[in-house]
Amino acid sequence: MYRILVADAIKPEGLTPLMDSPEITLIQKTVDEAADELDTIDALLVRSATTVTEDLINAMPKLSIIARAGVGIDNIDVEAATKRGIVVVNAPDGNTISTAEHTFAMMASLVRHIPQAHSSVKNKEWKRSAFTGTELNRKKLGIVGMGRIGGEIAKRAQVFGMEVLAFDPFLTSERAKAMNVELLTLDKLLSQADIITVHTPLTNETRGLLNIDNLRKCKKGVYLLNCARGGIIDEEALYELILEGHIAGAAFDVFVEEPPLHNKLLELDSVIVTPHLGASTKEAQLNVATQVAEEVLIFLEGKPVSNSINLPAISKEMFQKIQPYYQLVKSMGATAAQCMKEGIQEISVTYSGDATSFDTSILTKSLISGFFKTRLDIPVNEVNAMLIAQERGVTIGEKVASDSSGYKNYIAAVIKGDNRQFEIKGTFVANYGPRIVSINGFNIDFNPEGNLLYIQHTDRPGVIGRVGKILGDHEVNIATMQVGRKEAGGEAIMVLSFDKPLSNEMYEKINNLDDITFMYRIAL
Ligand SMILES: NC(=O)c1ccc[n+]([C@@H]2O[C@H](COP(=O)([O-])OP(=O)(O)OC[C@H]3O[C@@H](n4cnc5c(N)ncnc54)[C@H](O)[C@@H]3O)[C@@H](O)[C@H]2O)c1
Ligand SMILES: O=C(O)[C@H](O)COP(=O)(O)O
Repeated sequence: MYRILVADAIKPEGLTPLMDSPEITLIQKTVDEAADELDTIDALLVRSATTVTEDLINAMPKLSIIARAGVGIDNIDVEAATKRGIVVVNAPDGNTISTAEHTFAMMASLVRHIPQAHSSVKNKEWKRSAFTGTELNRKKLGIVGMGRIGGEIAKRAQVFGMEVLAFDPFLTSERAKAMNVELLTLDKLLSQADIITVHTPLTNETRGLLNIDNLRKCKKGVYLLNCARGGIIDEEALYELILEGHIAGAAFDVFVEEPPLHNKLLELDSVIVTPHLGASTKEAQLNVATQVAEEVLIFLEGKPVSNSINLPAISKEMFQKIQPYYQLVKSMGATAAQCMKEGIQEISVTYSGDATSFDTSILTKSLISGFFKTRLDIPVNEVNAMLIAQERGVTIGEKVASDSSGYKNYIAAVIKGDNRQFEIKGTFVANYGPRIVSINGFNIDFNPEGNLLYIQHTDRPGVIGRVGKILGDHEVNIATMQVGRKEAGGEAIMVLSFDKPLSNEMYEKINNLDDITFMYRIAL
């Protein structure tokens, strides 16, 4: 049974898949209202109103996923979530059109003074010349941040006869050409645009991107819009330059402080504002609620999500391809960890055959999480696996090889420890399942599952029989047994599986036999 806290106003119709699940209880309360039950919460759903701090995350020990019903994740401490192995997902395109349309409505309102004229008429005035506006036609629109929303605004602006200038360090010139926009440096955009609108996320790089110095580079009489995040345009600097007459006016949907109770921009007639309404349409709210509900459901079913902020994106089709290898690599990591009781320096994974036909980084993360999960008593998964390795100074390598040793797919991991290295190789056989096919150069073939005993011994008649006799005498049932060796009379291995974990007594008895070099219990 999972308990999901819906902490902000998320459209109930979109949450139907969660409401319909008998495995899920939805709790629709703010974080404060739910203070007494935070320790029972498995998943948290928010919009921008709830700030998900490290303290809040730590107050929810069972939390495994945070879903943002919208785009911006600046209200979520993603780093703290990642450290805890909590997946963060958002709904990246559900509100794109609504926000683009809102920005466009704000731009038209700004240059035609519609809010001011509206209030004036409602006050029984009729001041036509006071509200003379400016056409959008043939004006240069500067878009800072040419992503999903920026791109939709560009299309609409072109239909209105505007020339579009763009600044986005991640936009290629080919893409800019395809969008029919002129890709410029920020300085050039600022000096040429008649109207500037920002559509970047709020990050350390974009906070104050349009500060006093940059705003002074704008043409006199420029209009500015911020329907992205409060703080990308410096509010104090804008206030000053509007008073100076350098900037003609501004339209803001978002503010550094929301609601903007102490914001001087609100005192200016030439500034028009809305209360963070970009995504507030029936359509966008249904889209984002549905998207996050589906993601949370998929995640709770143990499948990889598509729109994770702290995991590589995987489509449903890609998941079908990757799924067979998922458990294989996790158990390879866990097997290696239980056969190496020493500090490690490096884990390198090589993929070959069919296992190279997709982005393997998620598999490497899965292998590493399988490794560290058995060693640490903190939650370890694909989200924080790399971070955990990095914090422990373990180097991670990933490569592709053309030789798949005759298997259709083949994954090999080498773990370098302080004193020795451990090599494990596996494959997935259709209609059969995951198989470990080699350990430390010994060919073998076993299903990496359940309670296993790995024994390395001298290849001599009677060893297998003596192991079997001890177990038989104590009525321990051997479920499966696989043996492997490199050469007759040399070193050999056996891997046994049991229905129950092997007791310490049994382990000691077998370990004391002659000819046993070393052995490990493995729980998978
Ligand atoms: N007002 C609202 O209600 C509302 C609604 C949706 C989104 N938003 C905000 O709009 C932002 C953009 O949304 P999107 O869906 O278009 O995101 P997106 O990721 O598709 O686009 C963001 C673009 O910004 C660019 N960028 C990043 N850093 C930059 C920098 N330093 N300078 C210039 N460009 C930079 C990226 O390359 C990307 O192309 C969101 O992060 C969110 O904060 C606001
Ligand atoms: O980032 C977003 O998606 C928007 O800012 C919308 O935020 P909201 O969900 O609080 O309306």
